[in-house]
Amino acid sequence: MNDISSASYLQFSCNAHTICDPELRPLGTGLYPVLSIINHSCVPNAVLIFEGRTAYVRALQPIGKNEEVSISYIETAATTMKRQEDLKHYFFTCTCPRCVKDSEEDALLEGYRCKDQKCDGFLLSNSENNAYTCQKCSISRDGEELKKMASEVLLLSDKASSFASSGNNSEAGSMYKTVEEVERKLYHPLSATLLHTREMLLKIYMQLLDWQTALMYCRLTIPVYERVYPPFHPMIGLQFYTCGKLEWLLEYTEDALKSLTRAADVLRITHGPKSEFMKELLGRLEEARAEASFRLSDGNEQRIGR
Ligand SMILES: C[S@@+](CC[C@H](N)C(=O)[O-])C[C@H]1O[C@@H](n2cnc3c(N)ncnc32)[C@H](O)[C@@H]1O
Repeated sequence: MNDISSASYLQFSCNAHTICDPELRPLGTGLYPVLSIINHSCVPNAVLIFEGRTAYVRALQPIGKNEEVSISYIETAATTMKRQEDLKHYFFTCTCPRCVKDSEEDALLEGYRCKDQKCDGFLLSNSENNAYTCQKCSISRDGEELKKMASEVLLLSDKASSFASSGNNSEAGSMYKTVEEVERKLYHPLSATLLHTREMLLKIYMQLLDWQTALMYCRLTIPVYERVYPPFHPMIGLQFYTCGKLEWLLEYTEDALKSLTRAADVLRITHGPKSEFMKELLGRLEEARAEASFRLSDGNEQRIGR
């Protein structure tokens, strides 16, 4: 590539946007000159949503008259270090409130869990890294033992990932379950690593049409989403929507009604009340409402999922 074409490529990649479907699955890349003026924040007050090729910037919260509108260029369910790494592609260092805050959130997202399974404290290492101490109850974990468990996780994850990429979902599912079991003993319940394993398990068990297992992993992801995304972020709405659809398939009508209502509350803001996607969701919500009130009036026993 010559200097002019490499400069044009860099300008394009810094200003282009990934066009996604309403469920945020990437479809392609587009250049939208007006939208290219919007800067990034890891705590954005707006989101970019597409309907076909048309892009909409939608506010996630009230935005004051002179307040800057920001969107996120990257996946924000990640530690500060990972987000800064992803933003290198855009040639700037983010100084948003989340990036300049203390390390507690990062210690949760990437950190180890307390030895006491009932404690939700996060661990910080001592200066020699040979022990990690819980900041809530002061119990320490041995650094060597934690490193051994982390290497075991890496080894198992590699195996699981090769099963998944060769299309062997059944073996991939079993292997990722083992990964998740070890990660639960190693990482904080709000850890990003554990979250990504559970997202993978959700995807695999959906493909295997095992709705019950898929629902269990879907539910486990929600507290982490609620911690890392702003309250009206599309990822939260979409995860409640997936939960609601699974609960509906499993005939957990009351639970489905609650999840679909939560999904609609968020996605009405992020996707707009009149979008085709919202119309489909509101249709499902109506169906769940009708079914729930029929069951109630009929005195039928409710089957509520655990
Ligand atoms: C799509 S453009 C955004 C608009 C650009 N600031 C302008 O004035 O045309 C992306 C570029 O803006 C800059 N940028 C975006 N968000 C930023 C932020 N939070 N802090 C500093 N620079 C940022 C970076 O140089 C990035 O490559």
